[in-house]
Amino acid sequence: MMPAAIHLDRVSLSFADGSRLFDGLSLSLPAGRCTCLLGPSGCGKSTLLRLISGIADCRVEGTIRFEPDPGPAGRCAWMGQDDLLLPWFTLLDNVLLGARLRGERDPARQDQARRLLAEAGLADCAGSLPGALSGGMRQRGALLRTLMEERPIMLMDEPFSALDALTRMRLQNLSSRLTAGSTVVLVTHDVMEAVRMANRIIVLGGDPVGVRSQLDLPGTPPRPADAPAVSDHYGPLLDLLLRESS
Ligand SMILES: Nc1ncnc2c1ncn2[C@@H]1O[C@H](COP(=O)(O)OP(=O)(O)OP(=O)(O)O)[C@@H](O)[C@H]1O
Repeated sequence: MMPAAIHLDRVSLSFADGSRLFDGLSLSLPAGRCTCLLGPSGCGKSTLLRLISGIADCRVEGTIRFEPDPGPAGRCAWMGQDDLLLPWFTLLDNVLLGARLRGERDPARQDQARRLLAEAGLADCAGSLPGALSGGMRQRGALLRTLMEERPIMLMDEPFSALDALTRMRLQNLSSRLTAGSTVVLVTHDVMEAVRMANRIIVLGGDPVGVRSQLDLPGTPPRPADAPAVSDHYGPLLDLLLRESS
């Protein structure tokens, strides 16, 4: 399936309690590329992901357009901030959840899941229940479950936040490789993650929330930490975020 660009055009959003978050927000997320959303806590990054996925519990004006339109539900894979692993399934079965729900019995999927678990350093935990795993292990499991879906649009809300620095870098590389060619929207608080992973970075902020900065980075993610695009943009983005959060 062709990846789609996502365009928000003058989107305004109010919650059921009457509070308003966006007021005429416009932005574009390029097809088949990774866009990272940065911005202070509470500026609406997760809500924006929910809007794109179509599950937001709010009143929306303006338009959200997919180009080309990838068709009905099922086009997005979603990874939220909670891992939502099913406690009665092993980690392997959780990673295979989408395939199980669709009734797929292809042994190749099981091999693929085991391979990903090994790449994520979780080979020894394949048979463990989520309750016996650390937060970081569960988050890696949830990430693999999302990556297994191979959808044209991947929405990921702080997918590496519970990981130590080295595991984080390894999983960023794995994720970048497996989502290449999909339209990825990645919410993060980690500027280094954004400059390594993104083709486009959008910084949200202000009241009402708007686009404070938009940046298209050269080269193919994941970039090494010493790539020129990383060193050129890390400091200025950090400064901008510090100003936005004060
Ligand atoms: N259902 C809701 N009803 C009322 N207000 C809501 C609702 N959902 C979110 N909000 C408010 O909308 C704002 C944006 O929330 P959101 O979770 O999208 O922010 P965020 O940028 O993702 O934050 P963080 O970086 O801390 O995860 C917050 O002020 C939040 O309290």
